[in-house]
Amino acid sequence: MNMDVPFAPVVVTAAQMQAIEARIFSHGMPVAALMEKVAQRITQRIQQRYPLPQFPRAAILVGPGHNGGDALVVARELHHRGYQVQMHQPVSTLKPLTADHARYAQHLGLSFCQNSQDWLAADFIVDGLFGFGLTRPVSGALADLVAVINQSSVPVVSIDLPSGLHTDSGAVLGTAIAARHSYCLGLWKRAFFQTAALPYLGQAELIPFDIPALDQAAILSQSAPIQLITPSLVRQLLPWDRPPAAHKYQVGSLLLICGSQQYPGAALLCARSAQASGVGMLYVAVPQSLRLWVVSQIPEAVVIACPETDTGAIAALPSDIHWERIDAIALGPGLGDSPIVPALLAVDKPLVLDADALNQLAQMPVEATLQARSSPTLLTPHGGEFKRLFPREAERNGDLMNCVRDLASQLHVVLVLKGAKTFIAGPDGCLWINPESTPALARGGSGDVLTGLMGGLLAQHPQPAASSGWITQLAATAVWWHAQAGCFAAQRYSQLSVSPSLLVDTLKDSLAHLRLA
Ligand SMILES: NC(=O)C1=CN([C@@H]2O[C@H](COP(=O)(O)OP(=O)(O)OC[C@H]3O[C@@H](n4cnc5c(N)ncnc54)[C@H](OP(=O)(O)O)[C@@H]3O)[C@@H](O)[C@H]2O)[C@@H](O)CC1
Ligand SMILES: Nc1ncnc2c1ncn2[C@@H]1O[C@H](COP(=O)(O)OP(=O)(O)O)[C@@H](O)[C@H]1O
Ligand SMILES: [K+]
Repeated sequence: MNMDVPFAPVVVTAAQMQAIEARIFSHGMPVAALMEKVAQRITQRIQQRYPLPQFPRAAILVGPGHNGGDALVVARELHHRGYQVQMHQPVSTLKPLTADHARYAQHLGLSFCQNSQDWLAADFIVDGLFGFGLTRPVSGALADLVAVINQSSVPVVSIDLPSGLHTDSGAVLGTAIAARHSYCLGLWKRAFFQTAALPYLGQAELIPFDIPALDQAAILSQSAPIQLITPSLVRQLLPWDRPPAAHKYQVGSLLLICGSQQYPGAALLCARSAQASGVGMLYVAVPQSLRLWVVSQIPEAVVIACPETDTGAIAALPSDIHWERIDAIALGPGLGDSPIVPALLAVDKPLVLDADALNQLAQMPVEATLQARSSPTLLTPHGGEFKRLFPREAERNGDLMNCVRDLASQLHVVLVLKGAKTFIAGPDGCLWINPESTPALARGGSGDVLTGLMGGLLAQHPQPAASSGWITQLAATAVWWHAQAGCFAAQRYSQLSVSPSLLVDTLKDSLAHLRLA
């Protein structure tokens, strides 16, 4: 298998973007030429989205900086293409290049509208108020203007990002424009993958402007990259083709330890999804009272009946488990208050920890326990579990991307922080982001499906711990596959229909789609 990471889009901070831009300018690219180039591309995109015959009236919001400069070039170009353009410039002092464009717009006879209500009588708005130069909260008359725009039903196209969002944290600085479309310029900024920003971004799109690879590398190679998971990465990592003479013990044996009388369904969802991952042998350890039921629901699995506690959780694992046959373990979904977690953490096998296993780990000395492990460890907390595991870090560090990255390298684990945008960080400091998902997955049990899938993929690739970067990518592959199945099911039926059971059934469809694409 080729272990090279295929090209993946990077995600940058405002400082990195500014440093790349500064490098390009220092090598002779004129600032005005870059603005012109970018704005031409934005104009083209706007024309496609808002064709002249149906959307003849454009309202352009012009800010004081180069975001406003971009907007003025877009205004000029839309004017030349026949749109009726009205501009509104709420801040009087402009940066020199922006002021030049404003002067030329006036020379062309484009009108600046003082009254924002008149200006709002348009078919669409272009938001060029602030881009990555926003340094402090939007307040006063500007905040009122943003409120009026948001209350109107006129669709907004935001240049670079919706004005009012912090480019890195995605936090709303005072107030922010809720866009219909956001055209991110050059490279993806972090805000596009931050939960706080999601309600404002609308449909997000990247408008590239041919950044030289050398300049990008010169700035970004100074730290481990943040990258987006792509179909080509996933395609490369999935175990599509089995050796012709493969037998079941050579293509991954997964031991799933899950379920309790209180949460039997979690065990089943997890097991069915592990099965869908293609794993050769699936062992499912459950409390003995669940055994017959699990067997009847998933006949392919070898169900291991475990003695149980008074509360119906697994009390211990039977002594006759063939550990030598197990390639990976997934522990946690529906486990309840089973006392077996500390013993499992000491087993020298690749291990996925989720749900109750994480809650129990949170009661232990987390750092010492994880650092003592010799095999790869993958943690898949949602936001609540993450806070329980790492209360100090979650509270202290406003930037979750950095926080997840630091924790993964410090603890030498793969850390998967699940959410609307899931972050996957590895011991090498690399961070992967799943760019596409669906709120249809916000449903009890979808996480159990992810655990089974991740465990199944891990079992099919029992690689040495040395290739930790690759295990991170495998976790990213599971996250991607899971989310794609959600998108696929939501598209085929509706967001309301994506039960975790349907999600499991759709894993094969999204995979077939990926293979044929
Ligand atoms: N490399 C690229 O990607 C390219 C980038 N390009 C474009 O440049 C944009 C960045 O331009 P930019 O640096 O001029 O900053 P921008 O966002 O326009 O605003 C800064 C202005 O706002 C002001 N200001 C700040 N906060 C404020 C507040 N709360 N309330 C009021 N004022 C506030 C601040 O004033 P000051 O803080 O100095 O008082 C300053 O005047 C970028 O997003 C993209 O659109 C393209 O043209 C080419 C390729
Ligand atoms: N708004 C959302 N958009 C996209 N994915 C989501 C959203 N909400 C939840 N998810 C995904 O759904 C799954 C939920 O997992 P989890 O909270 O552990 O559920 P459970 O414990 O009930 O199985 C995660 O993979 C998460 O990334
Ligand atoms: K903007």
